[in-house]
Amino acid sequence: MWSVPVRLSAGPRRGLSFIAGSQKSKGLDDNTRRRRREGQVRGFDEVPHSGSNGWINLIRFWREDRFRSLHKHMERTFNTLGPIYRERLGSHESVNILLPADIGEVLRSEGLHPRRMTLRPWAIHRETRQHCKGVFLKNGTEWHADRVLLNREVMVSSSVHQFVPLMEEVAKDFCSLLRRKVEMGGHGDNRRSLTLDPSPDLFRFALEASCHVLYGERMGLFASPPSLEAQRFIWAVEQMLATTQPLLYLPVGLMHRLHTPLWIQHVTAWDHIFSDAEARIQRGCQRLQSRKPSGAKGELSGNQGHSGGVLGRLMEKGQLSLELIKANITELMAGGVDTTAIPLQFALYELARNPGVQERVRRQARESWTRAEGDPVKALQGAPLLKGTIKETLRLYPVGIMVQRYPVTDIVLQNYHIPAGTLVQACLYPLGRSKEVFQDPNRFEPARWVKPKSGQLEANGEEEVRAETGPGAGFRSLAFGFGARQCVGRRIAENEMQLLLLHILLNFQLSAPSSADIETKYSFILQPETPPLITFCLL
Ligand code: HEM
Repeated sequence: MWSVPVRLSAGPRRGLSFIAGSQKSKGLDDNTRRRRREGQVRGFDEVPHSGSNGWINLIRFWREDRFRSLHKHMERTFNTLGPIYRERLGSHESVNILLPADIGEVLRSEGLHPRRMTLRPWAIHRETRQHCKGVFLKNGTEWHADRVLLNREVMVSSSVHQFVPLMEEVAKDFCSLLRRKVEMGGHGDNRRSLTLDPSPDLFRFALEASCHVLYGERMGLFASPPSLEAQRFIWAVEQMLATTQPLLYLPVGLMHRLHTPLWIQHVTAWDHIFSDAEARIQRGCQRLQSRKPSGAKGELSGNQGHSGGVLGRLMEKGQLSLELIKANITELMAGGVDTTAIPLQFALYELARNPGVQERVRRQARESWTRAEGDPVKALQGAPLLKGTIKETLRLYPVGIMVQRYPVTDIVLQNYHIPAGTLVQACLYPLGRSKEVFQDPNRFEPARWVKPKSGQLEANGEEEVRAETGPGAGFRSLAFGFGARQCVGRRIAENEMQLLLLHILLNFQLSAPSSADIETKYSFILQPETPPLITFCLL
């Protein structure tokens, strides 16, 4: 339970406090305005504050290496101050929340063109290299125009289903590679099991699957050794993510002008990512040209279906310029690799240390696979526990630990008046582990996301789990964000991860040499401190 919210210190009236003072309460409804006048709704300055001066706070965070455990810091602060608090780090001030009802309130006030905090290091790189920005970095109507076109290719189910065979091919290759590893290096009866850290192979899987779906070409990462081009790309994405986190809180414009080593590392990584994208887009153009019937303009011959990937579809339609296609595909490629590879590590580990759960998910996956007769889309649809496993993993280990918004109207959260334009952060790590929100939050239970058919639990002799599918459930599973600005790669990520789990569970029994909790660190994304070891035993 939370203790009574205590105001430690309101801090100097700077930053957002000035917004609070200057904004008119025009976004509030009449009833709330009256309650505000009557003192029933408290002012912004009264929101419990986690510390005093933003710069001192920032220095303390650096010195105590607290950014690495920002997720735990948030959890501790909610436990101390209650379900809403303000925090000031350097020049950033945010109001942090975790309750689903409050998050719903923020969603309702996000406006037509929702905004997050701009990733300044990424934006400066684009500006200095004269690359266009994609949806990640754009705002307003510009963002909306690109986003609508991207949604048609990567969010609409019928479009995404066409890409599922491409992902499945990679998932099957991953399992064949793992099978060979077990057979060659395994131990136990007839060399049937092998204990290893699967994270490098999971990164290869995520990269290979993204490349296949986005560009319609394979990278050849399961050939050993992977090409130099692929190794350079993996290095570049990791370097870009690792340098983003510190640059977000430093005066990045100055770092850019002074050519500091951190800034140089960051731009070098992005330069590699862009040059990789350029080479792949060029090859994609050539492939598409070679498929055009001679002399024909516009429409391509035959049904291109999914073979040209998302790139092929966008080029075929011709609604985005080549520069904008490049910007968006590059963002999708860079944004999608670690974000899928890392939850897969956590998911495999949780299945490995929860054999009962693993068996239930496998049983359903197997039955569905048999019924689907080789159709991967049907196989996934018939095995909701696979999706439940992903949701459950992201509940406990949300890759992005917060979803940010600047509400466009004033709102009331926990009876505090929050002026329009305030940075509000929904903190997913503490939300996922909150006893107030989830029954038995430390238990890994994919079934909590699946509504059981009546009588099904008793028939299976299973313990009842409250399904998180009732009213308001939408604001409990938020790892992909929410509303119009939610993750545009969500459907790709969900399908990629579920397909890999499906094929792993059909082929291997998982166990773990240790069942200890995984220590996590935050470095722009939440990841394990040390990648967990998993034992794969051939079935
Ligand atoms: C488990 C995997 C993933 C998670 C948990 C995740 C999470 C998120 C979150 C929380 C956001 C911000 C959403 C918001 O503000 O409401 C986001 C945005 C985004 N994600 Fe993902 N993501 C994942 C995978 C991917 C993949 C595979 C891709 C690319 C194929 C991708 C591309 C993007 C892009 C481009 C945006 C910006 C969208 C916009 O601003 O319109 N993500 N993601």
